[in-house]
Amino acid sequence: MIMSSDIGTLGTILLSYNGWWYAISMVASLLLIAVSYRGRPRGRLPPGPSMGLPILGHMHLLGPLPHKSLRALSLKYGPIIFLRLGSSPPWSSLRPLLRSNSCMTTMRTSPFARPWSPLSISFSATRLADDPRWKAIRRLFVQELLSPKSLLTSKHVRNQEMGLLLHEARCSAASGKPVNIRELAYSWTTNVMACLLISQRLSDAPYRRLRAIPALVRTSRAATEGESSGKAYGCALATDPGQTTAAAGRSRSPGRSSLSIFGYLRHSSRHSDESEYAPVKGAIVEILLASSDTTTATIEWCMRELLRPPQLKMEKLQEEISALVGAGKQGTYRDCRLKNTRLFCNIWTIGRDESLWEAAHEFQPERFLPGGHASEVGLVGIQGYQPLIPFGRGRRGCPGSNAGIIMVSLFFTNLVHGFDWHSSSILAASSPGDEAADEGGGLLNIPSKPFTARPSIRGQEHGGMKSPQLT
Ligand code: HEM
Repeated sequence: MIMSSDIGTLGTILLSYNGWWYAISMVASLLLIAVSYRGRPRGRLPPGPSMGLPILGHMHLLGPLPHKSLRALSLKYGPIIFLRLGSSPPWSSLRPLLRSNSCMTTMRTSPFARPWSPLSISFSATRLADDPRWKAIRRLFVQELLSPKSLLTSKHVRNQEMGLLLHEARCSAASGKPVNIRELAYSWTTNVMACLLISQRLSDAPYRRLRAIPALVRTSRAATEGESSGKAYGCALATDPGQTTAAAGRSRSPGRSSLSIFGYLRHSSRHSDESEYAPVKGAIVEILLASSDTTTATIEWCMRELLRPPQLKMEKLQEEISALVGAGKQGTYRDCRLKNTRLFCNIWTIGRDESLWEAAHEFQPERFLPGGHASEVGLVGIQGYQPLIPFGRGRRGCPGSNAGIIMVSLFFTNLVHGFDWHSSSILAASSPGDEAADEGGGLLNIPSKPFTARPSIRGQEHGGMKSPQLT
């Protein structure tokens, strides 16, 4: 039986328990608010949504397609927005200030880099902050692999891979079997880069398991959601680090100039045994990831637009390439001091800004040709304000832009010149500019569903057209 005195004691206990509970909650809330305000810059700030949630800040406003959410925010608050993403230093979405604030754009934090182990973040060009190590690695990548001279020397590797790709497309044309465009583009980019880096095709043993291309794309896209994007490549390379390095060592032949990168990385690592190779593997994985996903996404989106019925753009491109081949050619917050702030530039929105582009939402590559309304707009370089920013800008811009342009151009020149493509129903169903239905989200925003297309050799009905490999 419970006596009234017991109830009193129980009440006191509960009260004191509740009191403790309230006190703990209060302290926790104050701590959260304090953490949220940590690093908040003082002074005049660009407009933006109100304070945001503790810890999360404004993260919850980004949603599954952050580029679109940011656009909606910029329609509400103006072209420059102040946002706080997580408890790390705040970001602001700024457009034309890339050059005057280069230190802000070169900052990096790597919240999801840790699970990359055994791949070493200490040798990552993409994830290191703006420090001497980052500079040294970037310089090595550029000098040894991505400079115009190195790209010229490695031409034979691309030609060889393009030959194999054309062979694959001819086999599909002969058998009438559709080709998965993402797989085709992915095997092209990864095989070229792997041949340059480790003198191995990824479809050759012992790297055969890397052939699981769709799974790889998924895994690497998952990086943006916080998973380890290096896992898929890393586990394969980790099987035999000696072999990886030996392959890098064999690459003394012209065009396979990766030895000095990996020699440098290996010798500058203080670790021994297995972990000695971590930087080597990390660098290989990094270049494979940075080059393959981006180039594949570019090819896949372009191919998607070209194949969309009634394929008028495809016909125009084919005519243009044929003509070239026939002619024997080859193919206002400037003063605002935002310490600890990172600039985040929504290039998706800039690329669709109706005040900058005519028919901003349409796939119109001809706008960049002489006579087109955007003929003055360049693809790379930091001269003046350019509204086309596919490779980023400034010191942190893409060091592989030349390689990317070559890989994408070679793919289209050869596969569009040599083949007609019969698209699948998925493209007929979606209308031009209707990207919302297609976008997969994430950092790269690869189309949500891969699609297939059936190639047929061009002009075959007229006895077959000679389709030389274009280099
Ligand atoms: C069409 C293909 C490509 C596109 C659209 C592309 C785009 C980009 C973009 C937007 C960035 C970020 C720039 C920034 O943060 O401001 C970047 C960085 C980077 N890209 Fe590319 N890229 C492509 C191809 C390549 C290739 C082929 C390679 C290497 C072989 C490469 C290596 C890198 C590296 C290492 C970085 C990090 C640079 C740093 O943080 O210092 N990319 N790329």
